[in-house]
Amino acid sequence: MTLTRDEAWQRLALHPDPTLEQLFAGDPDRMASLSARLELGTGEAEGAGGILFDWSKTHLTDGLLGDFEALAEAARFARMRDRLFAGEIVNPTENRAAEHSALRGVGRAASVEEADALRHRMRLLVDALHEGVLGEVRHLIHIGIGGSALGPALAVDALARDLPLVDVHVVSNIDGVALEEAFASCDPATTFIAVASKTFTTIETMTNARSALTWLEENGVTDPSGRVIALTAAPEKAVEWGVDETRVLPFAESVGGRYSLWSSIGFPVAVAVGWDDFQAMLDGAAAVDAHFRDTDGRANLPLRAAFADLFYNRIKGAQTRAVFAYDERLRLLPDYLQQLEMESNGKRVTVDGQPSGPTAPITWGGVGTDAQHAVFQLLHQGTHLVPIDLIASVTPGDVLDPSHHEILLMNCFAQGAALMAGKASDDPHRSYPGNRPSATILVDDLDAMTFGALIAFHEHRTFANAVLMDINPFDQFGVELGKEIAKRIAKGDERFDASTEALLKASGLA
Ligand SMILES: O=P(O)(O)OC[C@H]1O[C@H](O)[C@H](O)[C@@H](O)[C@@H]1O
Repeated sequence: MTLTRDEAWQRLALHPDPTLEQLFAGDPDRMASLSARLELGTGEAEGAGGILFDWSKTHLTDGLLGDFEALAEAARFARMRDRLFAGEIVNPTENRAAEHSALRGVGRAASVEEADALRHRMRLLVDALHEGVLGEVRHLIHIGIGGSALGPALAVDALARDLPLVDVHVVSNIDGVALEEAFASCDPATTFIAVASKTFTTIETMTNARSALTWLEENGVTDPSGRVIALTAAPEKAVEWGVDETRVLPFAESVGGRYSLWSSIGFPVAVAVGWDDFQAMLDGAAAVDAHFRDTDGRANLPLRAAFADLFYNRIKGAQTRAVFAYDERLRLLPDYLQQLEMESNGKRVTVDGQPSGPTAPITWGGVGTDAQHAVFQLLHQGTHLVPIDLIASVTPGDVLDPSHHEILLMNCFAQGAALMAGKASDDPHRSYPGNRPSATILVDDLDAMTFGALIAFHEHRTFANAVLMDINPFDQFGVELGKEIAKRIAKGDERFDASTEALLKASGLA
């Protein structure tokens, strides 16, 4: 008999509360049963490597997994997932599909075909730029914000460290300091500007784009708009703004901003790493799409990750989750995941508009080992429950003495072990309670393909969390009110609260 959602949650709350040490002591096979490898190489890509996920140092048990599977059934997870991949309306508040997987070749046939055609167009422009058809291009300033910046910034930082084909700068902040920093490292004579905005109306992006054109003009470029490439789901707006149609790279409206790295928003990534690696990134994501679409229950790894997330978030009341990348190349990953997870699932109502239980925890994190010397004190001895993910690559990203990478990895694993085991002491200041959960994600080798897989894993994990919590992960109305008030302030014909008025006055704005 299928349980209702409420019954499934109630059952989950009734489980006993063993410590991690007790769980390991009671089950010698725990590592084998709670970990899994995701192989990315099939067919032509055989040997492409994979990713090991280890949830054995979380409190998940066979029984909990079974009850979470019952919750997934009660939440009609399989049906929602089918609807996602079929390009049906999964974002009812905006009456839209969410077709990011079609950009990777997995999804509704017509959408995949359209994405293929747009990708071909993008490729022609990327190749033209690399071949010098557009003149000498040494620098690309990519201007965008939110989903139009975080993915490109992360991917370029992760994948284009050794001699990028073109030097890419991602600028998001309206604070002119950000743009000036990019200007300082670019030669205007050989700089192109990518204006990335799904809507092509975002004030920060449009203001930065105008200033970039002014900078080109003031520095002797005779046709600054001839240097602009637009990446957008509103191509007509880009043309209206002055971008030549041949340099507008559109993407579908059904691709959400925070899921748009795979569309033309990924243009700077392809420009920096070359087309083959960009395609490999899509292929890695497509392998995860296929896994997520075709695998049921706990064997579905993004779904299993969501089980662990929800266990801590909903059953144990954790208010945050932290991600530590033991890999300098992934230092921007926490920023990226903050938008993906909090903008998707930081909602207070269910799909039907009813009050929900706790939704997305606060995502935070940092890079290992740096974070160990800064925030791990709280993880080991603080009072908050913080489930953490540790992410590392077996193969080093550097070519220095192997001791660098060995120390990096040993520290990563030592932290997971220490958080779990703790250490007793008569001195309360020196005692570690232990029993603190961590999951480890170990990539064979961080390359374009595994990187794409890692990001797609998190996208689907976020979706799975949303389905199990019964919320719509694809809208973001919460970001609108502040924008609206900023506009009303700019208009200048309205009074606000006393505090805001005083601040405006103190800054000379009123
Ligand atoms: O790509 P754009 O239309 O310029 O939007 C940029 C960003 O701004 C919005 O405020 C949303 O919060 C983000 O989801 C979006 O990615």
